[in-house]
Amino acid sequence: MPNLLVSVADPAEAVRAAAAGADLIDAKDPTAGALGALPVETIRAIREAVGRSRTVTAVIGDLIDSAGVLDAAERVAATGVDMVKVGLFPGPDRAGLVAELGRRLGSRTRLVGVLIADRAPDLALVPAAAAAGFAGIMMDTEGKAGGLLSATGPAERAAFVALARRHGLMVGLAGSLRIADIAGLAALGPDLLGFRGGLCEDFDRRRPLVMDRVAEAAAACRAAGSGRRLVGSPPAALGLTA
Ligand SMILES: O=C[C@H](O)COP(=O)(O)O
Repeated sequence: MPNLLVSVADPAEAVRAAAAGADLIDAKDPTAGALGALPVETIRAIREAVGRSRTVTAVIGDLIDSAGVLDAAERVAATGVDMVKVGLFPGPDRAGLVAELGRRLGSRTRLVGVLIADRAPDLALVPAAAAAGFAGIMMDTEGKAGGLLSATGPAERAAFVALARRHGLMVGLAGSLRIADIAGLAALGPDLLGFRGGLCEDFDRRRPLVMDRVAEAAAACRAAGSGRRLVGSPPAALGLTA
């Protein structure tokens, strides 16, 4: 069963998405890019509003410069979210960046690397993330018109999930997913599926979430079989403690 990750823009949306069945609440500014960062005060408010019943994640922004990535990851980790999602956009020495993120932050938070499916993702970063102590790895897209299903083929998605599994990483898929995609993607065995646009008014990720759609997505994930639940802060299924 994939866990349902829903990106939210503010504390009110976070509380409603959790009530509608989201397993992970992902703090993100959907108007500021694929992995747009919210102000740290808003991330903290989301963390507090949701409480300990849900896993809370947050993104750090669509950043490339390694120093900027490290600074932003530090700031977001300090908010007390359960996981910090770091976009691994193409740039110089990504393996070095992953190793440095692990060194600086690995003992303070659970890092999740996000490979950008429509920007020639480097799969060598999957073992690098595992070696650096990351908790997980995801694929998402920068472009939101076609999303993951047009940026990747079925074999590529299956190989990514299998590679992450082999390296002991929690693994997630995202990128303009729709509820109808859940059953097919769940068959690959990811730990989580991430949504924003597919659950929003007019399928526009900048507009508010439609809570009936969040509930429908949660039900589709539950119907898709059994697997480890990542609900709770910290997510006990990862074998990590607070
Ligand atoms: O991490 C999940 C993302 O927020 C997915 O956003 P999207 O469904 O609009 O591509």
